[in-house]
Amino acid sequence: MNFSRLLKTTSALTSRWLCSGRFQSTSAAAQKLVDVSVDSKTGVSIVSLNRKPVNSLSLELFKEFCGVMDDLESEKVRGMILKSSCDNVFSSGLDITELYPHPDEDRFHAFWLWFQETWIKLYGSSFPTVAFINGHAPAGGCVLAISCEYRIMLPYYKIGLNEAPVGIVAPDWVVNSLKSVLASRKAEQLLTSGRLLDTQEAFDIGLIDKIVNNEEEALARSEEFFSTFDNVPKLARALTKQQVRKNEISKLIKNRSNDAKLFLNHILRPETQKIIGSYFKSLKDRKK
Ligand SMILES: CCCC/C=C\CC(=O)SCCNC(=O)CCNC(=O)[C@H](O)C(C)(C)COP(=O)(O)OP(=O)(O)OC[C@H]1O[C@@H](n2cnc3c(N)ncnc32)[C@H](O)[C@@H]1OP(=O)(O)O
Repeated sequence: MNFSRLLKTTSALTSRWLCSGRFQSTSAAAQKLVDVSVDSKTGVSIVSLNRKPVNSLSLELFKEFCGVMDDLESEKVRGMILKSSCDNVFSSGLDITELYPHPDEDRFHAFWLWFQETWIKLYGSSFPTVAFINGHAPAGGCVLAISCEYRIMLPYYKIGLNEAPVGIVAPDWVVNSLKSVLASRKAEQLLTSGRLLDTQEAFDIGLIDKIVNNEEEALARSEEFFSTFDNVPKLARALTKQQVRKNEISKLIKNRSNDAKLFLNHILRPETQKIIGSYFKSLKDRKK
């Protein structure tokens, strides 16, 4: 089966599986967690994460995001810019309350599958993607950014994969996403130390592509990136991108349930719960 068909088939199967669970109802009245608008000048879609106060990534946010990605795929958009509607934070990563204390196993399984689905759709999208990192992007926030093709960041924020200090082990598809941006040695140093980099450091090692001072500049730099594809047939571009990314995606697609089980086993270990618990407490105590 070719890769595009594998992606479509798996998405359909997974959606059926995911929709059969208990965690599918989103109230129509509930506020949107993901906003979409179109830049009238360029025709590019702007997708804004909107889960106040810090865009922590919940099951519901992942589900809504995946729906948006499906719409953008079927509309065959020119490109997408992913940004945040929250002040000073692009995304604070996985919602820690999905991991601690002792998550309900069914909900956690669904949560993790939707996280995988989000990554598959973003990393494997047919259209060009830019992350406009308009705030801090630790952990899962950084995962979203490195799943995009191009990263533009405002100054003085932090980005990185700080899972290890939080007691969390990054799965191989996250490690490999980082290794698709950085050389293996740099990726290993960042992951094992869990150090968060400021914007300038991230630029210096190639984790981000451009530093901008405001949104207007970000839109202009994004447009420069998108216009590099203006003379490339859309289908050829899409299949070429997916060709580059297919090994990682196919590997996860074949191993989704096991990946979820492994992560859950790790999260439920008493020592992991203890580390996440004291980290979460320190986050809360910071403001006291
Ligand atoms: C490796 C791949 C597999 C796993 C992938 C990812 C794992 C993860 O993503 S684990 C999550 C790791 N995230 C973090 O370590 C970031 C934690 N947050 C922060 O450092 C700061 O909140 C941040 C710098 C993002 C923003 O700082 P502030 O603007 O000062 O906001 P506050 O810290 O006051 O936060 C407001 C409010 O939100 C709560 N919060 C923050 N982050 C999370 C989170 N990830 N999950 C749940 N809740 C979070 C924070 O505690 C505050 O709550 P209150 O005190 O009750 O207001």
